[in-house]
Amino acid sequence: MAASRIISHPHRPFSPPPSQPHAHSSITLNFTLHPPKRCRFACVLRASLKENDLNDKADLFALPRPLTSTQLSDSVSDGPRLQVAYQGVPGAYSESAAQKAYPNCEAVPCPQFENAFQKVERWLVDRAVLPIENSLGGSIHRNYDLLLRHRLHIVGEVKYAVHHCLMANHGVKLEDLKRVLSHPQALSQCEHTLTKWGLVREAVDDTAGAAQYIAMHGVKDAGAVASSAAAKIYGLNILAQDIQDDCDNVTRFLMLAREPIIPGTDRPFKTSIVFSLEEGPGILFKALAVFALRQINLSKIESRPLRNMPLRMADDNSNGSPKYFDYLFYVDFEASMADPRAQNALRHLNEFATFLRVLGSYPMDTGTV
Ligand SMILES: O=C(O)C(=O)C[C@]1(C(=O)O)C=C[C@@H](O)C=C1
Repeated sequence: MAASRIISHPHRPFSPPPSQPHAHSSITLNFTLHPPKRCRFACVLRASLKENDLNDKADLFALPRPLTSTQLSDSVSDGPRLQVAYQGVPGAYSESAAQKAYPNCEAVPCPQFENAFQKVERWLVDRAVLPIENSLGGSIHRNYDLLLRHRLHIVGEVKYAVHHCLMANHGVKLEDLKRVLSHPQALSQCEHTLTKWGLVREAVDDTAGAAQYIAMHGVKDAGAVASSAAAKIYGLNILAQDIQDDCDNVTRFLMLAREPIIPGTDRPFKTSIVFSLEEGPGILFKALAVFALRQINLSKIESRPLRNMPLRMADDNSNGSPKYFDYLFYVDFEASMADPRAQNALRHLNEFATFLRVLGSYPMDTGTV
């Protein structure tokens, strides 16, 4: 087997999984970065490590402990309220998702996704809740990239039904509108309706931020696409409700923490990983087969450019021009890291993956949306 490159926690050495499942099995929730065989991956990994050097040092003095499943939806009963960072301003869907994930939490607004990651890393808040994909608009790529760049662990997921409203200042009618402001995802989820109305789209950082802007500046020729909660908070008039292109408009959010949770087998778990592969015919097929062979269902696959080294040289390329695009593959599979099938699948994948990291093993959101 190749040197271990399964990554999840920066400080403790990777320990091979026990052959028997074990309540507190922490297989890939630890990792060591052994010198990778291929230099270019070492460079990529080192670059990403540098960004987190400061956090590494801070962590050395206070190694976090894994969370238990019962701590997951912790509204800490006696202690202080859990603080949960989200991107946007009050009234954003992410705020509602944070409240759904952690019912008694104090939701903490952040201007950008990156700030939410940083707030958790710097111990300013306990968790972050961030959108990762939407049933109409697809993946939120920025958060895939940030999951890799930062060292947080996915500790849960929550699905949230998104109902968009078109809103404007009081006295403004639909016919008066020329423009509509919102988050790009929200605009894309209402594509058909906005086209029908002939409104020019303007992208802003979050839906509720659009509503806030319209209200604060008394804008008369533009509306906002946001939640009914945002209309209420910023005193706007709802001109149309449920304007998304499909009534089933669901966004999946991830809950992130400094500590991983102890994976269980008492309920359905999901595991999220990211890996890269060598170039070659059928190599992705081979990678996905490690799950198929063990009857493990995949629920999501996403590829993203390998940012520090986006182009790969062909082996036989003598003139030095790059030939291939290089990718990272993000896969969610339906098994817990405490399940030997998952451990074996990752051990198998690790034999030929050029990089592999476990982003988290967490209970699936099987509830109603
Ligand atoms: O702008 C918001 O209200 C958000 O919470 C962000 C966001 C997203 O990034 O996808 C979340 C849910 C909706 O899909 C639209 C926007």
